[in-house]
Amino acid sequence: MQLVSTIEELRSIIGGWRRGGDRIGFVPTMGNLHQGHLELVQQARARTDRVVVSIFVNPLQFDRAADLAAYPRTLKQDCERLGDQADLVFTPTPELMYPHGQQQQTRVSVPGISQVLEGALRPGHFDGVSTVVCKLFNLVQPDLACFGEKDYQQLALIRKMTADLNLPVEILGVPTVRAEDGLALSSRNGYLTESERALAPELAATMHRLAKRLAAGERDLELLVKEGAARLDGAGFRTDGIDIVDADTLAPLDEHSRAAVILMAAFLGKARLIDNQVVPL
Ligand SMILES: Nc1ncnc2c1ncn2[C@@H]1O[C@H](COP(=O)(O)OP(=O)(O)OP(=O)(O)O)[C@@H](O)[C@H]1O
Ligand SMILES: CC(C)(CO)[C@@H](O)C(=O)[O-]
Ligand code: BAL
Repeated sequence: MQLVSTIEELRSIIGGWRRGGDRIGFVPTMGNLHQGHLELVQQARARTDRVVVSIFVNPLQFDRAADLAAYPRTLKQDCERLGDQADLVFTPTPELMYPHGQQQQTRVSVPGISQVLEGALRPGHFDGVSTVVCKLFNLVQPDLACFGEKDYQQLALIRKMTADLNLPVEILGVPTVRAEDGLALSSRNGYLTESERALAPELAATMHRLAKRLAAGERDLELLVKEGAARLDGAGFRTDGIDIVDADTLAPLDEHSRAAVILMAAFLGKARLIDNQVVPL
């Protein structure tokens, strides 16, 4: 596995692979790798000849300075975890990605999706994500890129950006990898204290309850959301948002909706946890 931190070297190595006829798979990450990330890498490996992983804590997508400052940076451990599963790890600095500063950076903004739900709770977040992913796609020029379904709205955002800009990249969504007790793996789980970690699976458990009732025909969404939030808050979370929307459009459910998605976001101590579940209707 090659560790690369300049654009020249990145282009030169990937260009050589491409001239040799290799298909390139890409997994963008912010590091602090866990089994969820490794699953994305394995899915890319199974479909392409070379796998590139980027590790970049992207300042443009953080809406809270304290969150950016605290974000775990564990490059040595990440490289050990990846071992030879990745062919190349790209670790740019903010200065390399945004040489004229964040304010002067041309942005990619996906209308609609970037403003609603998680986008409304984290102003500017999704513009930061679409901008950095578009830049990374242009740098790596992958045939396939893998994203986790855990970040459901992010996956929808990337699919729309890729289609709208005619980017020649296939987007693969990968199901959420969970701990045995049901908690979705996430780098931010590391912020949980021991007692918070014991409580954390309640987020997925509450979501499953709501999913069951929705599947059984309950359509009073306001009531479901209210009960879900009360359950979480009663257990010691601070609910940041529960939404039940059309799984394809992220718009309110209507008679044409094929499936709903339940989107959950809640603080537990310092950690903001998210999860989601699709419910066929
Ligand atoms: N449990 C998981 N299962 C599958 N994919 C995941 C999982 N967690 C993260 N991913 C995916 O890995 C990619 C990189 O995500 P990121 O580096 O932000 O990790 P994270 O664990 O989601 O961290 P964060 O706490 O910042 O949300 C994204 O496509 C994300 O959806
Ligand atoms: C896709 C991504 C790597 C862009 O910075 C990030 O949002 C993430 O880790 O999900
Ligand atoms: N995994 C999504 C990136 C973020 O929360 O900033």
